Amino acid sequence: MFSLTSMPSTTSVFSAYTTVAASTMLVRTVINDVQSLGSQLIPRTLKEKILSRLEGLSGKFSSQLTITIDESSGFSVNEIYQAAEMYLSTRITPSIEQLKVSKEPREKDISVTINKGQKIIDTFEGIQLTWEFVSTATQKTSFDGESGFYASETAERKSLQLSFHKKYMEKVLRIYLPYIVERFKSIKADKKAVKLYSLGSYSGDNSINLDHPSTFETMAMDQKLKKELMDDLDRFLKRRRFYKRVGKAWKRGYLLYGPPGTGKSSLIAAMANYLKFDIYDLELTSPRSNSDLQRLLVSTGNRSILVIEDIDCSIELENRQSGGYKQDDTQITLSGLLNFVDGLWSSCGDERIIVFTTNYKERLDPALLRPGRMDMHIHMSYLTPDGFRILASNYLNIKSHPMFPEIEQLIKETEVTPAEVAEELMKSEEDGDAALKGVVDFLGRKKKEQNKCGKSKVEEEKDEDNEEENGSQKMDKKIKRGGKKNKKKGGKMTTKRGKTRK
Ligand SMILES: Nc1ncnc2c1ncn2[C@@H]1O[C@H](COP(=O)(O)OP(=O)(O)OP(=O)(O)O)[C@@H](O)[C@H]1O
Ligand SMILES: [Mg+2]
Repeated sequence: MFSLTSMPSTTSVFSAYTTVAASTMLVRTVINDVQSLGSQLIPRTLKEKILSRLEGLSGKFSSQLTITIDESSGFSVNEIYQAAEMYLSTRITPSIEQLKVSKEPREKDISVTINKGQKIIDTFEGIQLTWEFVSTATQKTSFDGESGFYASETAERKSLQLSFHKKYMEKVLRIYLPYIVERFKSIKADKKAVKLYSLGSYSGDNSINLDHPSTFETMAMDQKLKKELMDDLDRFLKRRRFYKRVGKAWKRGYLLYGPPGTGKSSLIAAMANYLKFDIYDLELTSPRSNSDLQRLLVSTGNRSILVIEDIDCSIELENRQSGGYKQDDTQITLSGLLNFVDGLWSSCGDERIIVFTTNYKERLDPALLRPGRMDMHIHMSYLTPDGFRILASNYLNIKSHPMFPEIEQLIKETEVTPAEVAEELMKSEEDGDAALKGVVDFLGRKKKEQNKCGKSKVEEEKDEDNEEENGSQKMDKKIKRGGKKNKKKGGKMTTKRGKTRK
């Protein structure tokens, strides 16, 4: 035994190390030899005893510590193994001679791992760490009651061995391995394909990969609002402990409101792509009762966004004023839905987001607008000059153009949705000038139409603000389920002001 604290001279340390290294190698060789002995030559229990003594001996000689990370711990998978396996695939160097590749049907990328017997050297904060992939064949014996014989089968036991100098044990266990698990979580999140589930039927897995190209970058909306929303989402993700401490369900609710074609659905896709959360699109006309609805909601997973579009049209609202209102199971009510979501998510939900959309915020049940119910109300407005610049950059890759001032002036004076302008821009994708000319013509026509109807955009906005303030007085309206009558994109839409919009 020697101790480094006595600070021996460099040569004696070196020779002590070589002696230790040589003895360790010898013991390792013996261990390998014993391991390869078949059970016909040496009984299993004896073999295990010898091996454990030898392991202990090798530990005494060695300055190295080896941690074994098995693929599974009992019945469940060992997350550290999965994390290390994925982490090592990012640490592959040209010295590796054998690799394994695989791909799961739902994943986007191929995953690469090292093969049996291969080693990877990693350095972390000056510590050298050696990873080795080990696979041992184990013999499993089980009694077959029918035949009355013992049957034995060979199973593969996979593990990773991590070796490093003993003095770094604390650092490796407390910093390095947790760091790898964190990396794993973020790599996994990056690779994940966002899925869209339609909640309406129970038959099988009705999900598709959400290949919606919408991202926060491509969203033409108020930049300040966009930043606020992104910050809110980031904060939400970071606050697991806070939610736990105050005993609140870890969830967040957003209400998106605005005219058709202003990007409410696109914003939901952008949120899902940003967070890598799946979307559950709940069609409220499909479940026939509250218990039906509950069954659908129970089937939703964590890290997901539950979406209920056109909330004003798709649900029978509870009339809070009529005191004698009787709620039965066959009627889905907004408060029933909200209470159930609250209850379910407080007991088993983690990282849940709920999004409601509507074209008419003023028609919503006060229950939904009450502070604390929906955490953020997001107004998706008609196109603004800033929004137009984002669309021009998305569709034409043009950042500035002599026609921009004219277009921006027209946008200020006209009620036009991002969807309408996007459609114009798509007409001549190849020819930027022609596309912008098309936008100018379109906006000119639109402005004339709107002027004929009498109201300027400035007046409309004033009206909208007043309506929002007075909105609560109108909220005792009862809207019948399935009443999405006066709103259809592409078709004509009559607003409550009696104005006809395309
Ligand atoms: N703010 C926006 N930024 C970028 N693209 C937009 C925006 N709004 C609309 N678009 C474009 O218009 C299309 C239709 O928009 P979207 O379906 O998101 O509108 P919506 O507000 O959900 O309408 P509805 O109320 O009818 O459901 C989108 O696929 C997108 O291409
Ligand atoms: Mg929509």
